[in-house]
Amino acid sequence: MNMDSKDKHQVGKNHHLYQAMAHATAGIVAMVREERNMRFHVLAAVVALLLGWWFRISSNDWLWLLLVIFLVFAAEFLNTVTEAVTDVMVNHQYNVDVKKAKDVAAGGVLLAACFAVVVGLIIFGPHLVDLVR
Ligand SMILES: Nc1ncnc2c1ncn2[C@@H]1O[C@H](COP(=O)(O)OP(=O)(O)OP(=O)(O)O)[C@@H](O)[C@H]1O
Repeated sequence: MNMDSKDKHQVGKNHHLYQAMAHATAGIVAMVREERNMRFHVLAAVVALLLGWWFRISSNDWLWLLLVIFLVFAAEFLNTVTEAVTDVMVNHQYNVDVKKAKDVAAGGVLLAACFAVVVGLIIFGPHLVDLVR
């Protein structure tokens, strides 16, 4: 992951809240810019949010929807961290432990995405059935 910022040579701790926020924001921007899967998750989240608005879902449903959206995002962020750290550790050479770490991280994203699909079906399924009736 290439996270250019004006502090790109910084290796120590952040000194101000502003600096910490700037680096955290750079991380989010880099995820969306550089990770194709993340862009897909964002698109899916936007579609789900628009459907929620269109079908006027309940507060309880909004909570579930927001929970699964952020769960998938968090899993994808951890997946990218795992890839970046392990790639540096083995300098892109084949390594069985790196394979396990990457496969497990990817499995976490898959599980979160499956959970999101199930929640989406429970929330939107009845609305979509009503729509086609
Ligand atoms: N250094 C490595 N050593 C062993 N196996 C590796 C290594 N790098 C990648 N792999 C294998 O290749 C798979 C895909 O690798 P990686 O996650 O880096 O690529 P990717 O397809 O770009 O992932 P994503 O789409 O999540 O960004 C891993 O799940 C793992 O099985």
